[in-house]
Amino acid sequence: MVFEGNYFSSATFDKADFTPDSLICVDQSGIIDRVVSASDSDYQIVKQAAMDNDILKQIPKGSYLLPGFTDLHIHAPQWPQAGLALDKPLNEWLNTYTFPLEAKFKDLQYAKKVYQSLIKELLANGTTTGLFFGSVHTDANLVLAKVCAKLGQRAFIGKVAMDNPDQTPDYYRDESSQVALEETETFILKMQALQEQTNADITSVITPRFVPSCTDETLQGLGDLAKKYDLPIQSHCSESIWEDHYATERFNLRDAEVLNKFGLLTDKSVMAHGTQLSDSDLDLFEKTQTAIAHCPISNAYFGNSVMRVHDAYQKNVKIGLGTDISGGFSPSIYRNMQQAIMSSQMLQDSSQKPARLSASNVFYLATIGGANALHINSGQIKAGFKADLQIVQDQYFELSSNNSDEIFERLVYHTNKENIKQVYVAGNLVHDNRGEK
Ligand SMILES: O=c1[nH]c(=O)c2nc[nH]c2[nH]1
Repeated sequence: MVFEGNYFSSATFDKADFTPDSLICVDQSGIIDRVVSASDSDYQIVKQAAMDNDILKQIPKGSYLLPGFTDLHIHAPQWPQAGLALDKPLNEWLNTYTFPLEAKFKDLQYAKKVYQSLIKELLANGTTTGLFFGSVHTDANLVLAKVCAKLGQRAFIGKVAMDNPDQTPDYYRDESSQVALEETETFILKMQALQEQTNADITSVITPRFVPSCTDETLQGLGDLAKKYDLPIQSHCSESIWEDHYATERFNLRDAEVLNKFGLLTDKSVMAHGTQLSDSDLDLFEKTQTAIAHCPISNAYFGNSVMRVHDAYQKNVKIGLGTDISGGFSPSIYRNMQQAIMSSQMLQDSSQKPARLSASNVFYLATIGGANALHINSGQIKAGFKADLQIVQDQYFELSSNNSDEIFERLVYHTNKENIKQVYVAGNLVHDNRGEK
């Protein structure tokens, strides 16, 4: 396939490049094998060949090609309660609403219905890769993996491990540390088999829910499994003051230090939130190459402060964006880009250091930041990268300036589901709403 049109892609944290009138050539394996610009001598030849082979896709005037987004933190079973009970503190929200909902995923029919709805919604919002928390149920998590395989989303999925009887309800926990670890290993092996069967881009992820939910044995065993199978790890770290105090009381260590002690901070780890991370925690993240999933909407409810994106970035800590469904109500990374900018302005007002984020900064987080955290060659429109792409319409094109910087800011601030016309994962069309008004 060859796309013809204008595109935006991050060049650096501070700058998104606009490239007009290009041919983006995608090979059979879904990789961008060449970007031909209008000034290249063979532009017309490449275009003509694509037309002759009926593989030219022309992007309409006023629409742009962007890289697909990575959602670095999303609780798949919480989709049915997105936007509910967000006026409660984290602990109450978990115990009163979230654990009872997640417990329902024992029912595989229910799981299938919810997961189909969620993955369609994420694709429709331009999210081409998701890093998912599942539930404790191995089989329901496999349902999620099958749905992602079928609908074509790249997925990193974790069987949630939670076995600490002091912090989890008896109706929703792994029965013991042994069960948590055995089920995690079973999930890893079944995911490997499914991956081989379907050839889908699905990976299992070691997933201790967070330090309070897990016993020491489980935290240690999960660290060992991550090492044994060389897998990504995800959890929550320093999301709230309550979580930080819990770690200090139980271990006399900071939350990040606890995770590190059990081998859970590695170059394949993605820790959600981090609003309470200290400078020394950020140094530890840098040293271990652990990434942060910044979830600005969720943090406004449960985070007790704004995550210091600039400080983390200055310290070379990898960062991307997460919706945190359903700590965050919106499945849209666009919505989270907007909130990241707004929240950063509030941090600026209470901080001596630069804290403001620009549209270019948050676009970098949504694309390159997320892809780097997961070690995937996605998030850029460039030869050698996966063709994870979205075609997005600038709804104010006819009304407003056509300066590329302004178009870019409009896209970041105004794109909604209706303006996302097509989405591709590794060159495969996974969402098409051109027929819709
Ligand atoms: O935002 C959050 N959502 C959750 O499901 C969760 N579990 C532990 N800590 C959490 N934070």
